[in-house]
Amino acid sequence: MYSVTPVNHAFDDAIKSRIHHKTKLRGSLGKLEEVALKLARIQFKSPEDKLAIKKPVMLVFAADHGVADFGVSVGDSELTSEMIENFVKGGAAINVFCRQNGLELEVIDCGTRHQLALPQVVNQRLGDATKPIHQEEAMSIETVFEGFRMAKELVKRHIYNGSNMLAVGEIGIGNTTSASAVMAALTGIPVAECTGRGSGIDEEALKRKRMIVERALQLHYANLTDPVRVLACLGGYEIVQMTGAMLAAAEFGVPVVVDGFTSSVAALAAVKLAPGVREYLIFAHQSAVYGHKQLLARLDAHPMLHLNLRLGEGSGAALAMPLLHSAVNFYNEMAAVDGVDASNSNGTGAN
Ligand SMILES: Cc1cc2ncn([C@H]3O[C@H](COP(=O)(O)O)[C@@H](O)[C@H]3O)c2cc1C
Ligand SMILES: O=C(O)c1cccnc1
Repeated sequence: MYSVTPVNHAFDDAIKSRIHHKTKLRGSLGKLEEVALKLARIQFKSPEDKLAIKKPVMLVFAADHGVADFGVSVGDSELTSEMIENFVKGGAAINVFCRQNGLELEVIDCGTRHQLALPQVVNQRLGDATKPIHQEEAMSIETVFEGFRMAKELVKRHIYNGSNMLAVGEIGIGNTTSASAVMAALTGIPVAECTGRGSGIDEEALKRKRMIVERALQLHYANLTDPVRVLACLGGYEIVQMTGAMLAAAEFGVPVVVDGFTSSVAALAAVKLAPGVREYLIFAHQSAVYGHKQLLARLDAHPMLHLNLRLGEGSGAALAMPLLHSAVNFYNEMAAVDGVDASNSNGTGAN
């Protein structure tokens, strides 16, 4: 049902050999070498090909959450739309980093409470806000599939327009409550370990947030049997569409740069639905949000950056972009040393 284009491992030896023949110490470019290999597996039709990043796009998925009315965030739902206005005006952190690092930014309204009449925002609304997850199902199963369908159309449009790299981010007051619940349901990790301070709530609000996530898991216990049901019971419209975007990107053979905690939860859902998606995901950073470290470990992800970011919006993914360009450029442009024994190419660093 979820078709993923398998990445190509046939040139692995040739690509590794090329990396190890560069004029550098063996393994010395660390994670940049891993990224180059990963991109080559996705992009190469022949071992002589060069890597390329073309028209990278940052997709910021926005939505509101019924659970935001229950004191789980520093803000209320109006802030989601205020931030969207900020994105359109170009004044948010994500605007600055996208401008700086050559990413096109597109904002997608997946279902906000205060709909804005802004032509710059893509309308993929699945509703006004999800239902409070500790009281009822966030959305129907049909809505999850509708979200996947919409996300796929969006991804297809960008790929047909020439993009070969996507990044995902999000905005949605209350969405780390939903994301924590989805993480707990998909991993079995205790709620307290999946639930942190999100936008920066105090101790009392954190206790409340954990109780709400606990209650949501108890309420839906019998229905949390597969990732789609988990998303329907506990998810958010933006989380669903991020999951759908990653599934679609893997189907079309394009990598996705994943941002922080909430985006990584969507990545986990996508990987649970179609394990082959994992080879298309590049994890940008480990956020300061409690739970992200464990989540990344579950995904066997070793992100490039540890900057103590805790923003979301796609900020960490945008900040990782220059490193992705460096991975591509070292692979394409560095000179090769003659006479190095390629059979030793699995070595990891001289020291
Ligand atoms: C002004 C403001 C700007 C943001 N930009 C990203 N987030 C981040 O915080 C929210 C998730 O945290 P929580 O679950 O605690 O609400 C999301 O909107 C996320 O993108 C923001 C949050 C706020 C308040
Ligand atoms: O890491 C994240 O993605 C994050 C952190 C805080 C708030 N919202 C998102």
